[in-house]
Parts: sequence; structure tokens; C-alpha cells
Amino acid sequence: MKVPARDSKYSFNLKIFKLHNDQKSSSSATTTTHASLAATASPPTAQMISTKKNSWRASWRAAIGVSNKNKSGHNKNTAHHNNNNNVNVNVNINDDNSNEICSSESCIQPAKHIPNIDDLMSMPWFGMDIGGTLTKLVYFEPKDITPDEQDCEAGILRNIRRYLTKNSAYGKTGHRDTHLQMDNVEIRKRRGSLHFIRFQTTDMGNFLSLAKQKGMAELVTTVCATGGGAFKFEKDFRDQVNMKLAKFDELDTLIKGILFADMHNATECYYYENAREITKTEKRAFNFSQPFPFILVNVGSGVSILAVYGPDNYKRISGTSLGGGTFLGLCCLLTGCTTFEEAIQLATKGDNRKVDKLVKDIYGGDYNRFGLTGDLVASSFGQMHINEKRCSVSREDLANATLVTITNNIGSIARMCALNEKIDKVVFVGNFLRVNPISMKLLAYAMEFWSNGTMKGLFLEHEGYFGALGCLLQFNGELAAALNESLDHSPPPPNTTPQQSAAEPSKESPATAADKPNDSTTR
Ligand SMILES: Nc1ncnc2c1ncn2[C@@H]1O[C@H](COP(=O)(O)OP(=O)(O)O)[C@@H](O)[C@H]1O
Ligand SMILES: CC(C)(COP(=O)(O)O)[C@@H](O)C(=O)NCCC(=O)O
Repeated sequence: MKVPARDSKYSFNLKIFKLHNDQKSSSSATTTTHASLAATASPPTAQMISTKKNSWRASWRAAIGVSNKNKSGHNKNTAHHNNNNNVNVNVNINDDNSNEICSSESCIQPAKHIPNIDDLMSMPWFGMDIGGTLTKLVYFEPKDITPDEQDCEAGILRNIRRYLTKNSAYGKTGHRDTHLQMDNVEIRKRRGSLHFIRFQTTDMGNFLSLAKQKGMAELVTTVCATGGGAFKFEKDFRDQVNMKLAKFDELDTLIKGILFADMHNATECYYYENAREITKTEKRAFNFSQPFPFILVNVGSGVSILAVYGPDNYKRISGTSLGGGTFLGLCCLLTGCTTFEEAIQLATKGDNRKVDKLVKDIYGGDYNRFGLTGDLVASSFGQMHINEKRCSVSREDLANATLVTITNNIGSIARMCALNEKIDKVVFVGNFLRVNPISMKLLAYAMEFWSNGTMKGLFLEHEGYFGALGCLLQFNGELAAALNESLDHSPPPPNTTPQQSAAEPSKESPATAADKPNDSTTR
């Protein structure tokens, strides 16, 4: 049984991380060189580069080794990796066998100098997003394993692969979202399936014990991770399972994950048709092939709002602490429920109008002068100061009102951000939307109604997994190079530095929170 050597593969991964960051600050000349190197790895087809607008997709596909668009998931291409597993990455192998990442074309090596991919980027390939509430894990299962490779596959690796792909529940809170599995995906010239797994971040201790028990510590020394927990749990990973975390920014990886998922899944992006009629509205596929610019609203524990102008060109324009965590926390307090699923179930059966004060409760009808219809919420929870109203509401009503309050507030802020940025597509992601059509329909309604039909709310099937997915892809330095190339084609975001992230001192500090719309009554 072969256990891959640790040092070579992971120094490679970490150098790629460094390369990625270095490239961000490098000149456009260098960037172009990287992009062309990436294209060398897998020449784009004529179709891929046929329109300038789609050139970022062409570069990207070339970089990740996808030779043709595979939106249907039924790409008939055969696997592209060589039998000897060589791959044209821009890696210079020194005599001492240490792996150097090159930054110029002079580093392209003939194939014979390039070692077996297992020595460079050993499986298993994971991307991890350790969020405030949920940890998301995306696992790439190779499906093109040759008999030779199978013979060499380390026992531990095989066991991990089987454990992850044959089960759908792990430990106390671990769950594999089998309906989201993506098959026939090509990453770094390997073809396989992507598996999407989540567990409660509070269960990290159990996850680490399980990882140790399954022998991960023997096999994996570095894991690509994003989210706040990549910082918070770094020491635990090192001390308990001897793993280093290669950390990536959660907003960078979020965008990359979204673009990758949309490229590989024809029905990834959808909207609600006839959004103004909430009871009749229906889900429809949306063509997101020319996505930029768009507003991205990530509803996790809290909410981050970005204006995205290109794959690597965005700014974080706003946020709110009233997010999915707030909904769940308040719901647990108000109804005694203990899980998100229970909270959503309760909300589905409840009626917020018994809890909220509506415009008609105040006006006796519509407030016509400003177009406020009588059924509009004037004041969330506005009836709950009245004793008899308080006595007559059910847990279901309280859950529904909590959901509507949080959702309307997010919709209101998102709409104002879109207005401010003059962007008409507003994409909502994050696990708050999991099994939560009430919120999605409300958000679709809010975008449509309050913009007089000029804005569209959009949603994505893999909701909360994009950070982890983008993290998995970030392994690949060539990807970063290709994405940088696209910067040349996209306009800079107005009045800001690209990639302003939550971690940076923001112009939007709490002290200036006054410019954050926070009015749930006017949506
Ligand atoms: N099984 C679940 N357990 C807890 N929260 C869930 C679950 N499913 C959906 N959620 C919702 O998703 C939110 C977390 O979303 P996510 O995008 O994973 O953010 P984070 O990265 O902050 O964990 C929670 O606050 C909750 O509203
Ligand atoms: C700090 C966070 C980026 C963390 O991300 P999360 O785990 O919530 O997905 C997010 O919770 C957030 O942006 N909160 C809102 C902060 C604000 O702008 O008020």
C-alpha cells in the first residue's frame, strides 16, 4: 500500500496559495503570462473564445482543465489525464525534488520533467468552509481511477473515499446533500464527482476526532479552508490531527465557487416567475452565462453584500448582523424549537399578520399617497405589545413572523445596495435559504415589486456550498492566473479597491452604519 509522501505535495499546495496572492499584486504583464501558461495546459476551443464577453470563462475552463462546456453534466469527452497521470502544470521540479512554482513562461517544463500528479497534489481533494453556524465540506471523488492507480491507492485513502461517498450521515450532525452531488466534473484533468457535506461548526471537536479515527492525520497534512473558523480552529487542527490549514478568503472563494457551479450545471441559477403573485409564483431556470455585474447577498449567520464586477473584481458594499443566525436564535427563543428544519416547518404553518402590525392596522386600509398597500407590514412584531394579541398567537405565527422580519430586512438592504450600484441582478446565496422557499419567494417579490420590475432576485441550487467549492478550486494556481486575466476585461468597481473584504478596515464601520438601510417596514 502506498502512502503518498507528505512534504512534497503540501509544500506545493502552500506555494500555490502564495502564488495566488502574489499574482493579485503583480503587474498585468505577468498576469497575461500566467494566463497564457494556463491556456497551454488545455487549449480553449474556438467556441470558448468566440466572444470577448465570455473570455473569462474560456480562460477559466482552460485553467481548470475543462476542455468543453459541460453544463448538462453529460459531457461525452473521455477523461483527459494521461495514463501516467502527468499534467501540464507550471511547476519546476528541482534536482532536490522540491517543487517550485514558476512565475514566468521560462518555467514551462517538458512533460517528462513533470512528476506523477499524486506527488504534487495527492488526494483526497477537499475544500472546507468553516462558518459561524455550519461547516461545509466539498469532496472531489475521482471516477477515472485506472487499475494501476487503484492498486497503488493507499488503504486509508480508499477508506475515506468509501466512507464519504457511501454514507449520507456522519456523526451527530454531519449530512451529505446527495441531491446536490455533481457528477462528471473535470478538475485539474481529473474527472469525478463532487460531494457536498455539512455539519454544525459546534461539532468541530467530533469532526476532528472522526478525522483522526479515519486516519486522515496519516494522509493529509494540509487542508484548504475558508470562513472564520479557518482562523479560529487553526490551532485545533494542528494540535489534534496534525493538519495545517491553507487559508483562503471567504468572499474570494464564494465568487469562484458560484461561477464554477453555474458553468457546470445548466439549472444552477433560477428565479421566480410572476414573483408578484407569491402564491402562484414558480421556479424557472435563469441563464447566468453573462453574470457581471451582479449584487451578491450571502445570507449565512450574518449577511455580507457584495457588488461583483468580474471573477476577481468585487467590493463588499454592506452587511447586516440580522441574518440566518438571528432567525434561528430568535425562533429558538420564541418557540422553543431546537433546529433550523423545525423552525422552517413551524414558519410554514404560521401567519405573520397575527404578530406584525400592518399598514391597514394603522390606516384602516392603504396608505395610497406613497403606494403602501394595507397588507404591507408597517411594524414587524408590532402587535406583540398588546396582551390579548400576545395570548392568541401560536408558535407557528411567531416563527413565520421571525422569518418574514429577517427576510424583509435583508431584501430591503439588498435592494438599496442594488439601486446604489445601479445593478439589476441580485443573487441570494447562503444556507439561510436551505429548505426555505418562503424567504426566496419573499425576496423575489421584494426585488420585483419595489423596483417596479427593473430588478431581479436570483437564486442558486448549491446555496451554502460556494465558499467550500471555491476553496477546493483554489488549489490551482493556474486558476488564479486565469481569473486575473479577466480583470483586464471587466470595469473596475466604482469608488473602491477590488476585493475589499470583511476583514479589512471597512469604510462601512459601525460608526457609519447610518448609511445602512435598516427599515423592514418599507422593504
Ligand atoms: N441544519 C442547519 N443547522 C443550522 N442552521 C442552518 C441549517 N440549515 C440552514 N441553516 C441556516 O443557515 C445559516 C447558516 O448559513 P451558512 O451559509 O452555512 O453560514 P455560516 O457560514 O455563517 O455558517 C444558519 O444561521 C441558519 O439560518
Ligand atoms: C462576519 C461575516 C462575514 C461572517 O460570515 P458568516 O459566517 O456569517 O457567513 C458575516 O457574518 C457578516 O458579514 N456579518 C455582518 C457584519 C456587518 O456588516 O454588519
